Amino acid sequence: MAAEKGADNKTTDVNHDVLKSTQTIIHEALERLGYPEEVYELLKEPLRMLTVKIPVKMDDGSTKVFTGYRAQHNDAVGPTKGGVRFHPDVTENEVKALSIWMTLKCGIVNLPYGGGKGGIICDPRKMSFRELENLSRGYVRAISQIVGPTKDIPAPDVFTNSQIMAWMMDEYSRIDEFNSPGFITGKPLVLGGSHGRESATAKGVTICIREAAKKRGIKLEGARVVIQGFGNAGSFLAKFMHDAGAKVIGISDAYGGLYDEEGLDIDYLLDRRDSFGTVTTLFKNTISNKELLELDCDILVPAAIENQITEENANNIKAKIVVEAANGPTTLEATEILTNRGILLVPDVLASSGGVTVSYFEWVQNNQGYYWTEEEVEEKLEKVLVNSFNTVYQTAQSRRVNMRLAAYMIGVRRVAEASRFRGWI
Ligand SMILES: NC(=O)C1=CN([C@@H]2O[C@H](COP(=O)(O)OP(=O)(O)OC[C@H]3O[C@@H](n4cnc5c(N)ncnc54)[C@H](O)[C@@H]3O)[C@@H](O)[C@H]2O)C=CC1
Ligand SMILES: O=C(O)CCC(=O)C(=O)O
Repeated sequence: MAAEKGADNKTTDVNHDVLKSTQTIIHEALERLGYPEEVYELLKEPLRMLTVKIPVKMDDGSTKVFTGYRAQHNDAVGPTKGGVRFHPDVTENEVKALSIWMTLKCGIVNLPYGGGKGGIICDPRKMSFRELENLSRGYVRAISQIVGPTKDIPAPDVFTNSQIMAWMMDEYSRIDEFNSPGFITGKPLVLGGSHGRESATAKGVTICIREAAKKRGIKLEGARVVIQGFGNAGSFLAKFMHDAGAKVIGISDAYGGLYDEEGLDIDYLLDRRDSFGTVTTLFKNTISNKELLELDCDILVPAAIENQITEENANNIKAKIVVEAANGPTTLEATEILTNRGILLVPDVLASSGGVTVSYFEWVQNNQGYYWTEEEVEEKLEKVLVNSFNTVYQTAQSRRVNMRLAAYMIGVRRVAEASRFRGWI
Protein backbone atom coordinates (compact mmCIF):
# COMPACT_ATOMS: atom_id res chain seq x y z
CA MET A 1 0.00 0.00 0.00
CA ALA A 2 1.20 3.51 -0.77
CA ALA A 3 2.76 5.83 1.78
CA GLU A 4 0.19 8.25 3.17
CA LYS A 5 0.39 11.66 1.56
CA GLY A 6 -2.35 14.13 0.78
CA ALA A 7 -3.98 14.07 -2.65
CA ASP A 8 -2.57 16.84 -4.86
CA ASN A 9 -6.06 17.84 -5.95
CA LYS A 10 -9.35 17.62 -4.06
CA THR A 11 -12.56 16.23 -5.49
CA THR A 12 -15.10 18.41 -3.79
CA ASP A 13 -15.42 21.80 -5.37
CA VAL A 14 -18.51 23.61 -4.14
CA ASN A 15 -18.54 25.72 -7.27
CA HIS A 16 -18.98 22.63 -9.39
CA ASP A 17 -22.03 20.78 -8.14
CA VAL A 18 -22.14 17.77 -10.44
CA LEU A 19 -25.84 17.23 -9.75
CA LYS A 20 -26.76 20.75 -10.81
CA SER A 21 -24.76 20.62 -14.02
CA THR A 22 -26.23 17.21 -14.90
CA GLN A 23 -29.72 18.59 -14.32
CA THR A 24 -28.94 21.51 -16.62
CA ILE A 25 -27.96 19.21 -19.49
CA ILE A 26 -30.93 16.89 -18.90
CA HIS A 27 -33.22 19.91 -19.06
CA GLU A 28 -31.70 21.04 -22.32
CA ALA A 29 -31.84 17.53 -23.82
CA LEU A 30 -35.53 17.14 -22.91
CA GLU A 31 -36.37 20.58 -24.24
CA ARG A 32 -34.71 19.85 -27.58
CA LEU A 33 -36.63 16.57 -27.78
CA GLY A 34 -39.91 18.38 -27.08
CA TYR A 35 -40.76 16.70 -23.76
CA PRO A 36 -42.92 18.62 -21.28
CA GLU A 37 -41.56 19.96 -17.99
CA GLU A 38 -43.01 17.08 -15.91
CA VAL A 39 -40.54 14.68 -17.54
CA TYR A 40 -37.74 16.85 -16.20
CA GLU A 41 -39.42 16.86 -12.76
CA LEU A 42 -39.34 13.05 -12.84
CA LEU A 43 -35.75 12.71 -14.05
CA LYS A 44 -33.95 15.51 -12.24
CA GLU A 45 -33.49 13.49 -9.00
CA PRO A 46 -33.33 9.78 -8.16
CA LEU A 47 -36.66 8.07 -7.38
CA ARG A 48 -35.08 6.74 -4.18
CA MET A 49 -32.11 7.78 -2.09
CA LEU A 50 -31.17 5.80 0.99
CA THR A 51 -28.70 7.16 3.55
CA VAL A 52 -27.31 4.60 5.96
CA LYS A 53 -25.08 4.56 9.02
CA ILE A 54 -22.67 1.64 9.18
CA PRO A 55 -21.01 0.84 12.52
CA VAL A 56 -17.68 -0.94 12.02
CA LYS A 57 -15.48 -2.51 14.70
CA MET A 58 -12.00 -1.17 14.00
CA ASP A 59 -8.79 -3.08 14.67
CA ASP A 60 -7.96 -0.89 17.69
CA GLY A 61 -11.19 -1.97 19.43
CA SER A 62 -13.10 1.26 18.75
CA THR A 63 -16.30 1.47 16.72
CA LYS A 64 -16.41 3.87 13.82
CA VAL A 65 -19.73 4.85 12.25
CA PHE A 66 -19.52 5.40 8.48
CA THR A 67 -22.11 7.13 6.28
CA GLY A 68 -23.16 5.41 3.07
CA TYR A 69 -25.64 6.06 0.27
CA ARG A 70 -27.53 4.14 -2.38
CA ALA A 71 -29.34 6.13 -5.05
CA GLN A 72 -31.81 4.56 -7.48
CA HIS A 73 -32.42 7.06 -10.19
CA ASN A 74 -35.07 5.44 -12.33
CA ASP A 75 -36.28 1.86 -12.79
CA ALA A 76 -38.75 2.36 -15.62
CA VAL A 77 -36.55 0.45 -18.08
CA GLY A 78 -35.46 -2.27 -15.65
CA PRO A 79 -33.63 -2.88 -12.37
CA THR A 80 -31.21 -0.15 -11.39
CA LYS A 81 -27.50 -0.78 -11.85
CA GLY A 82 -24.30 0.96 -10.85
CA GLY A 83 -21.12 0.83 -8.84
CA VAL A 84 -20.25 1.53 -5.21
CA ARG A 85 -17.56 4.10 -4.47
CA PHE A 86 -15.39 4.13 -1.32
CA HIS A 87 -13.82 7.58 -1.14
CA PRO A 88 -13.31 10.29 1.52
CA ASP A 89 -14.94 12.95 -0.68
CA VAL A 90 -18.19 11.07 -1.43
CA THR A 91 -21.24 13.35 -1.09
CA GLU A 92 -24.98 12.81 -1.38
CA ASN A 93 -25.26 14.99 -4.49
CA GLU A 94 -22.33 13.21 -6.11
CA VAL A 95 -24.00 9.82 -5.62
CA LYS A 96 -27.26 11.20 -7.00
CA ALA A 97 -25.48 12.53 -10.10
CA LEU A 98 -23.60 9.26 -10.53
CA SER A 99 -26.93 7.37 -10.47
CA ILE A 100 -28.36 9.68 -13.15
CA TRP A 101 -25.29 9.10 -15.32
CA MET A 102 -25.89 5.35 -14.97
CA THR A 103 -29.44 5.76 -16.34
CA LEU A 104 -28.02 7.66 -19.29
CA LYS A 105 -25.20 5.17 -19.88
CA CYS A 106 -27.54 2.20 -19.84
CA GLY A 107 -29.83 4.05 -22.26
CA ILE A 108 -27.01 4.90 -24.65
CA VAL A 109 -25.71 1.33 -24.87
CA ASN A 110 -29.23 -0.07 -24.73
CA LEU A 111 -29.06 -2.23 -21.61
CA PRO A 112 -32.31 -3.27 -19.86
CA TYR A 113 -31.44 -1.27 -16.75
CA GLY A 114 -32.03 2.04 -15.05
CA GLY A 115 -29.32 3.83 -13.11
CA GLY A 116 -28.21 3.33 -9.52
CA LYS A 117 -25.08 4.19 -7.58
CA GLY A 118 -23.68 3.84 -4.09
CA GLY A 119 -20.97 5.41 -2.05
CA ILE A 120 -19.43 5.34 1.41
CA ILE A 121 -17.50 8.22 2.94
CA CYS A 122 -14.27 6.48 3.96
CA ASP A 123 -10.64 6.20 2.99
CA PRO A 124 -9.98 2.52 2.23
CA ARG A 125 -6.27 3.31 1.82
CA LYS A 126 -6.17 3.85 5.58
CA MET A 127 -8.15 0.74 6.53
CA SER A 128 -7.05 -2.84 7.14
CA PHE A 129 -8.37 -5.77 5.11
CA ARG A 130 -10.57 -6.84 8.04
CA GLU A 131 -12.02 -3.36 8.56
CA LEU A 132 -12.80 -3.14 4.83
CA GLU A 133 -14.55 -6.51 4.92
CA ASN A 134 -16.67 -5.40 7.91
CA LEU A 135 -17.55 -2.14 6.16
CA SER A 136 -18.50 -3.91 2.92
CA ARG A 137 -20.70 -6.42 4.74
CA GLY A 138 -22.25 -3.71 6.95
CA TYR A 139 -23.14 -1.67 3.87
CA VAL A 140 -24.93 -4.63 2.25
CA ARG A 141 -26.89 -5.31 5.45
CA ALA A 142 -27.89 -1.65 5.59
CA ILE A 143 -29.14 -1.46 1.99
CA SER A 144 -30.35 -5.07 1.62
CA GLN A 145 -34.04 -4.18 1.54
CA ILE A 146 -33.78 -2.09 -1.61
CA VAL A 147 -31.21 -4.09 -3.61
CA GLY A 148 -31.24 -7.55 -5.20
CA PRO A 149 -30.66 -9.32 -8.54
CA THR A 150 -33.97 -8.07 -9.97
CA LYS A 151 -34.10 -4.72 -8.14
CA ASP A 152 -30.74 -2.99 -8.02
CA ILE A 153 -27.37 -4.56 -8.87
CA PRO A 154 -24.18 -2.96 -7.50
CA ALA A 155 -20.67 -3.18 -9.02
CA PRO A 156 -17.16 -1.75 -8.48
CA ASP A 157 -16.23 1.93 -8.79
CA VAL A 158 -13.46 4.10 -7.32
CA PHE A 159 -11.48 2.25 -4.61
CA THR A 160 -13.66 -0.86 -4.72
CA ASN A 161 -12.67 -4.08 -6.46
CA SER A 162 -13.51 -7.74 -7.05
CA GLN A 163 -12.61 -8.71 -3.45
CA ILE A 164 -15.08 -6.17 -2.09
CA MET A 165 -17.71 -7.44 -4.55
CA ALA A 166 -17.05 -10.99 -3.28
CA TRP A 167 -17.64 -9.97 0.37
CA MET A 168 -20.77 -8.08 -0.59
CA MET A 169 -22.11 -11.02 -2.62
CA ASP A 170 -21.41 -13.39 0.26
CA GLU A 171 -23.20 -11.13 2.74
CA TYR A 172 -26.21 -10.76 0.46
CA SER A 173 -26.32 -14.54 -0.09
CA ARG A 174 -26.49 -15.02 3.69
CA ILE A 175 -29.38 -12.55 4.01
CA ASP A 176 -31.18 -13.98 0.98
CA GLU A 177 -30.47 -17.56 2.14
CA PHE A 178 -29.63 -18.30 -1.46
CA ASN A 179 -26.44 -18.27 -3.49
CA SER A 180 -27.01 -14.99 -5.34
CA PRO A 181 -24.21 -14.29 -7.85
CA GLY A 182 -26.55 -12.03 -9.84
CA PHE A 183 -26.81 -9.63 -6.88
CA ILE A 184 -23.57 -7.90 -7.84
CA THR A 185 -21.16 -7.74 -10.77
CA GLY A 186 -17.40 -7.31 -11.02
CA LYS A 187 -16.93 -10.48 -8.94
CA PRO A 188 -13.86 -12.74 -9.13
CA LEU A 189 -14.16 -15.31 -11.93
CA VAL A 190 -14.42 -18.19 -9.48
CA LEU A 191 -17.55 -16.64 -7.91
CA GLY A 192 -19.39 -16.10 -11.19
CA GLY A 193 -17.50 -13.10 -12.52
CA SER A 194 -17.23 -12.56 -16.25
CA HIS A 195 -14.16 -12.78 -18.40
CA GLY A 196 -13.23 -9.30 -19.50
CA ARG A 197 -15.05 -7.35 -16.73
CA GLU A 198 -11.86 -6.13 -15.08
CA SER A 199 -10.58 -4.54 -18.26
CA ALA A 200 -14.02 -3.69 -19.71
CA THR A 201 -14.11 0.01 -18.86
CA ALA A 202 -10.70 0.54 -20.44
CA LYS A 203 -11.64 -1.62 -23.45
CA GLY A 204 -14.67 0.56 -24.03
CA VAL A 205 -12.57 3.71 -23.70
CA THR A 206 -10.03 2.24 -26.14
CA ILE A 207 -12.78 1.62 -28.71
CA CYS A 208 -14.02 5.21 -28.30
CA ILE A 209 -10.48 6.57 -28.67
CA ARG A 210 -9.97 4.52 -31.83
CA GLU A 211 -13.25 5.71 -33.35
CA ALA A 212 -12.68 9.35 -32.32
CA ALA A 213 -9.12 9.26 -33.70
CA LYS A 214 -10.49 8.02 -37.04
CA LYS A 215 -12.90 10.98 -37.14
CA ARG A 216 -10.02 13.39 -36.54
CA GLY A 217 -7.55 11.64 -38.86
CA ILE A 218 -5.18 10.79 -36.00
CA LYS A 219 -3.20 7.56 -36.20
CA LEU A 220 -3.06 5.70 -32.89
CA GLU A 221 0.42 4.45 -33.67
CA GLY A 222 2.79 7.08 -32.31
CA ALA A 223 -0.05 9.24 -30.89
CA ARG A 224 0.89 10.94 -27.60
CA VAL A 225 -1.52 9.93 -24.85
CA VAL A 226 -1.94 11.36 -21.33
CA ILE A 227 -4.02 9.50 -18.75
CA GLN A 228 -5.12 10.90 -15.38
CA GLY A 229 -5.70 8.06 -12.88
CA PHE A 230 -3.88 4.73 -12.79
CA GLY A 231 -6.55 2.51 -11.24
CA ASN A 232 -8.84 0.02 -12.92
CA ALA A 233 -9.79 2.28 -15.83
CA GLY A 234 -6.52 4.20 -16.24
CA SER A 235 -3.99 1.40 -15.87
CA PHE A 236 -5.68 -1.05 -18.27
CA LEU A 237 -6.11 1.82 -20.70
CA ALA A 238 -2.40 2.67 -20.51
CA LYS A 239 -1.64 -0.94 -21.37
CA PHE A 240 -4.10 -1.02 -24.30
CA MET A 241 -2.77 2.28 -25.67
CA HIS A 242 0.81 1.06 -25.33
CA ASP A 243 -0.11 -2.21 -27.09
CA ALA A 244 -1.76 -0.21 -29.90
CA GLY A 245 1.56 1.55 -30.53
CA ALA A 246 0.61 4.85 -28.91
CA LYS A 247 3.14 6.68 -26.71
CA VAL A 248 1.78 7.08 -23.17
CA ILE A 249 3.73 10.19 -22.13
CA GLY A 250 1.91 10.99 -18.89
CA ILE A 251 0.01 9.16 -16.16
CA SER A 252 -1.06 10.18 -12.66
CA ASP A 253 -2.70 9.09 -9.44
CA ALA A 254 -4.09 10.97 -6.44
CA TYR A 255 -0.59 12.06 -5.37
CA GLY A 256 0.85 13.41 -8.61
CA GLY A 257 1.90 12.56 -12.16
CA LEU A 258 4.77 11.10 -14.17
CA TYR A 259 5.87 12.49 -17.52
CA ASP A 260 8.32 11.34 -20.17
CA GLU A 261 8.07 12.76 -23.67
CA GLU A 262 9.67 9.58 -25.05
CA GLY A 263 6.91 7.44 -23.51
CA LEU A 264 6.67 5.89 -20.04
CA ASP A 265 7.59 2.27 -19.28
CA ILE A 266 4.00 1.11 -18.83
CA ASP A 267 4.76 -2.53 -18.00
CA TYR A 268 7.07 -1.42 -15.20
CA LEU A 269 4.48 1.00 -13.81
CA LEU A 270 1.75 -1.64 -13.96
CA ASP A 271 3.98 -3.98 -12.05
CA ARG A 272 4.65 -1.41 -9.32
CA ARG A 273 1.20 0.13 -8.84
CA ASP A 274 -0.73 -0.84 -5.70
CA SER A 275 -4.33 -2.04 -5.46
CA PHE A 276 -5.58 1.55 -5.15
CA GLY A 277 -3.90 2.65 -8.37
CA THR A 278 -1.04 4.45 -6.63
CA VAL A 279 2.40 4.43 -8.24
CA THR A 280 3.78 7.97 -8.35
CA THR A 281 4.81 7.93 -4.65
CA LEU A 282 7.70 5.66 -5.70
CA PHE A 283 9.28 8.42 -7.81
CA LYS A 284 11.08 11.68 -7.02
CA ASN A 285 10.51 13.61 -10.24
CA THR A 286 6.77 14.03 -10.34
CA ILE A 287 4.48 16.67 -11.78
CA SER A 288 1.12 17.77 -10.38
CA ASN A 289 -2.25 16.58 -11.71
CA LYS A 290 -2.82 20.15 -12.87
CA GLU A 291 0.38 20.09 -14.96
CA LEU A 292 -0.45 16.65 -16.30
CA LEU A 293 -3.79 17.74 -17.74
CA GLU A 294 -2.13 20.60 -19.58
CA LEU A 295 0.63 18.52 -21.22
CA ASP A 296 1.09 18.80 -24.97
CA CYS A 297 -0.47 15.59 -26.33
CA ASP A 298 -2.88 14.22 -28.94
CA ILE A 299 -5.27 12.35 -26.67
CA LEU A 300 -6.16 13.19 -23.06
CA VAL A 301 -8.07 10.72 -20.90
CA PRO A 302 -9.27 11.82 -17.47
CA ALA A 303 -9.73 8.46 -15.67
CA ALA A 304 -9.89 9.45 -12.01
CA ILE A 305 -12.56 11.70 -10.48
CA GLU A 306 -14.95 14.58 -11.17
CA ASN A 307 -14.33 18.25 -11.97
CA GLN A 308 -10.78 17.98 -13.29
CA ILE A 309 -11.23 20.04 -16.47
CA THR A 310 -12.86 23.30 -15.48
CA GLU A 311 -13.12 26.82 -16.85
CA GLU A 312 -9.80 27.48 -15.11
CA ASN A 313 -7.75 25.06 -17.21
CA ALA A 314 -9.92 24.28 -20.27
CA ASN A 315 -8.16 26.93 -22.34
CA ASN A 316 -4.81 25.34 -21.51
CA ILE A 317 -5.74 21.81 -22.62
CA LYS A 318 -3.58 20.96 -25.63
CA ALA A 319 -5.06 17.58 -26.60
CA LYS A 320 -6.97 17.25 -29.87
CA ILE A 321 -9.28 14.63 -28.42
CA VAL A 322 -10.51 14.27 -24.82
CA VAL A 323 -12.12 10.94 -23.96
CA GLU A 324 -13.75 10.76 -20.53
CA ALA A 325 -13.08 7.44 -18.81
CA ALA A 326 -14.01 8.98 -15.46
CA ASN A 327 -17.53 10.02 -14.55
CA GLY A 328 -17.99 13.77 -14.66
CA PRO A 329 -14.37 14.91 -15.14
CA THR A 330 -15.30 17.98 -17.22
CA THR A 331 -17.58 20.76 -16.04
CA LEU A 332 -20.34 22.30 -18.12
CA GLU A 333 -18.36 25.48 -18.70
CA ALA A 334 -15.25 23.53 -19.69
CA THR A 335 -17.25 21.38 -22.12
CA GLU A 336 -18.31 24.55 -23.86
CA ILE A 337 -14.77 25.91 -23.99
CA LEU A 338 -13.33 22.67 -25.38
CA THR A 339 -16.13 22.41 -27.96
CA ASN A 340 -15.60 26.01 -29.09
CA ARG A 341 -11.89 25.30 -29.42
CA GLY A 342 -12.65 22.41 -31.80
CA ILE A 343 -11.50 19.70 -29.40
CA LEU A 344 -13.47 16.49 -29.83
CA LEU A 345 -14.86 15.52 -26.42
CA VAL A 346 -16.21 11.98 -26.05
CA PRO A 347 -18.44 12.14 -22.96
CA ASP A 348 -18.33 9.89 -19.90
CA VAL A 349 -21.82 8.47 -20.40
CA LEU A 350 -20.60 6.95 -23.67
CA ALA A 351 -16.85 6.48 -23.20
CA SER A 352 -17.02 4.76 -19.81
CA SER A 353 -19.96 2.50 -20.65
CA GLY A 354 -17.80 -0.57 -21.35
CA GLY A 355 -17.80 -1.43 -17.63
CA VAL A 356 -21.55 -1.60 -17.19
CA THR A 357 -21.91 -3.35 -20.56
CA VAL A 358 -19.75 -6.25 -19.43
CA SER A 359 -21.45 -6.12 -16.01
CA TYR A 360 -24.67 -6.74 -17.90
CA PHE A 361 -23.01 -9.68 -19.67
CA GLU A 362 -21.91 -10.97 -16.25
CA TRP A 363 -25.47 -10.72 -14.89
CA VAL A 364 -26.88 -12.47 -17.97
CA GLN A 365 -24.34 -15.29 -17.52
CA ASN A 366 -25.26 -15.56 -13.80
CA ASN A 367 -28.95 -15.71 -14.64
CA GLN A 368 -28.52 -18.42 -17.27
CA GLY A 369 -25.75 -20.29 -15.43
CA TYR A 370 -23.80 -20.60 -18.67
CA TYR A 371 -20.52 -18.78 -19.11
CA TRP A 372 -18.88 -17.20 -22.14
CA THR A 373 -15.27 -17.12 -23.30
CA GLU A 374 -13.19 -13.94 -23.22
CA GLU A 375 -13.41 -13.76 -27.04
CA GLU A 376 -17.22 -13.89 -26.94
CA VAL A 377 -17.35 -11.09 -24.36
CA GLU A 378 -14.92 -8.92 -26.33
CA GLU A 379 -16.73 -9.44 -29.60
CA LYS A 380 -20.07 -8.45 -28.04
CA LEU A 381 -18.54 -5.41 -26.29
CA GLU A 382 -16.91 -4.23 -29.51
CA LYS A 383 -20.25 -4.33 -31.36
CA VAL A 384 -22.11 -2.45 -28.63
CA LEU A 385 -19.50 0.28 -28.26
CA VAL A 386 -18.86 0.90 -31.98
CA ASN A 387 -22.57 1.08 -32.61
CA SER A 388 -23.18 3.44 -29.66
CA PHE A 389 -20.24 5.68 -30.59
CA ASN A 390 -21.54 6.06 -34.14
CA THR A 391 -25.10 6.75 -32.99
CA VAL A 392 -23.94 9.49 -30.61
CA TYR A 393 -21.53 10.97 -33.17
CA GLN A 394 -24.17 11.04 -35.90
CA THR A 395 -26.77 12.53 -33.55
CA ALA A 396 -24.28 15.25 -32.64
CA GLN A 397 -23.72 15.99 -36.32
CA SER A 398 -27.37 15.97 -37.34
CA ARG A 399 -28.56 17.98 -34.32
CA ARG A 400 -25.54 20.30 -34.45
CA VAL A 401 -24.75 19.77 -30.77
CA ASN A 402 -21.70 18.50 -28.94
CA MET A 403 -21.35 14.78 -28.22
CA ARG A 404 -22.31 15.21 -24.55
CA LEU A 405 -25.67 16.77 -25.36
CA ALA A 406 -26.23 14.22 -28.13
CA ALA A 407 -25.53 11.36 -25.71
CA TYR A 408 -27.88 12.87 -23.11
CA MET A 409 -30.62 13.18 -25.73
CA ILE A 410 -30.32 9.48 -26.56
CA GLY A 411 -30.16 8.47 -22.88
CA VAL A 412 -33.08 10.58 -21.65
CA ARG A 413 -35.32 9.65 -24.56
CA ARG A 414 -35.16 5.97 -23.59
CA VAL A 415 -36.05 6.50 -19.94
CA ALA A 416 -38.69 9.10 -20.82
CA GLU A 417 -40.33 6.70 -23.27
CA ALA A 418 -40.29 3.81 -20.77
CA SER A 419 -41.82 6.11 -18.13
CA ARG A 420 -44.48 7.25 -20.58
CA PHE A 421 -45.48 3.70 -21.58
CA ARG A 422 -45.73 2.81 -17.90
CA GLY A 423 -48.13 5.69 -17.46
CA TRP A 424 -45.86 7.60 -15.05
CA ILE A 425 -45.95 10.78 -17.10
N1 LIG B 1 -14.25 0.63 -12.46
C1 LIG B 1 -15.20 0.72 -13.39
O1 LIG B 1 -15.69 -0.29 -13.90
C2 LIG B 1 -15.68 2.04 -13.87
C3 LIG B 1 -15.10 3.23 -13.46
N2 LIG B 1 -15.54 4.41 -13.96
C4 LIG B 1 -14.99 5.67 -13.53
O2 LIG B 1 -13.60 5.73 -13.79
C5 LIG B 1 -12.96 6.56 -12.82
C6 LIG B 1 -11.84 5.77 -12.18
O3 LIG B 1 -12.40 4.60 -11.57
P1 LIG B 1 -11.53 3.31 -11.28
O4 LIG B 1 -10.39 3.25 -12.21
O5 LIG B 1 -12.47 2.19 -11.19
O6 LIG B 1 -11.03 3.63 -9.82
P2 LIG B 1 -9.74 3.06 -9.06
O7 LIG B 1 -10.06 3.16 -7.63
O8 LIG B 1 -9.34 1.74 -9.59
O9 LIG B 1 -8.61 4.13 -9.43
C7 LIG B 1 -8.79 5.47 -9.17
C8 LIG B 1 -7.56 6.22 -9.63
O10 LIG B 1 -7.84 7.62 -9.46
C9 LIG B 1 -6.85 8.20 -8.64
N3 LIG B 1 -7.42 9.26 -7.82
C10 LIG B 1 -8.21 9.16 -6.73
N4 LIG B 1 -8.46 10.37 -6.20
C11 LIG B 1 -7.80 11.26 -7.00
C12 LIG B 1 -7.63 12.66 -7.00
N5 LIG B 1 -8.17 13.42 -6.03
N6 LIG B 1 -6.89 13.23 -8.01
C13 LIG B 1 -6.31 12.47 -8.98
N7 LIG B 1 -6.41 11.14 -9.01
C14 LIG B 1 -7.15 10.55 -8.06
C15 LIG B 1 -6.34 7.05 -7.77
O11 LIG B 1 -5.05 7.35 -7.24
C16 LIG B 1 -6.33 5.92 -8.78
O12 LIG B 1 -5.17 5.96 -9.57
C17 LIG B 1 -14.08 6.99 -11.85
O13 LIG B 1 -14.62 8.21 -12.25
C18 LIG B 1 -15.11 5.89 -12.03
O14 LIG B 1 -16.40 6.32 -11.66
C19 LIG B 1 -16.51 4.46 -14.94
C20 LIG B 1 -17.09 3.33 -15.40
C21 LIG B 1 -16.77 2.02 -14.85
O1 LIG C 1 -20.53 -2.12 -13.83
C1 LIG C 1 -21.50 -1.55 -13.42
O2 LIG C 1 -22.57 -2.07 -13.21
C2 LIG C 1 -21.45 -0.07 -13.10
C3 LIG C 1 -20.17 0.61 -13.40
C4 LIG C 1 -20.26 2.04 -12.94
O3 LIG C 1 -20.49 2.29 -11.78
C5 LIG C 1 -20.11 3.12 -13.90
O4 LIG C 1 -20.19 2.89 -15.11
O5 LIG C 1 -19.93 4.26 -13.46
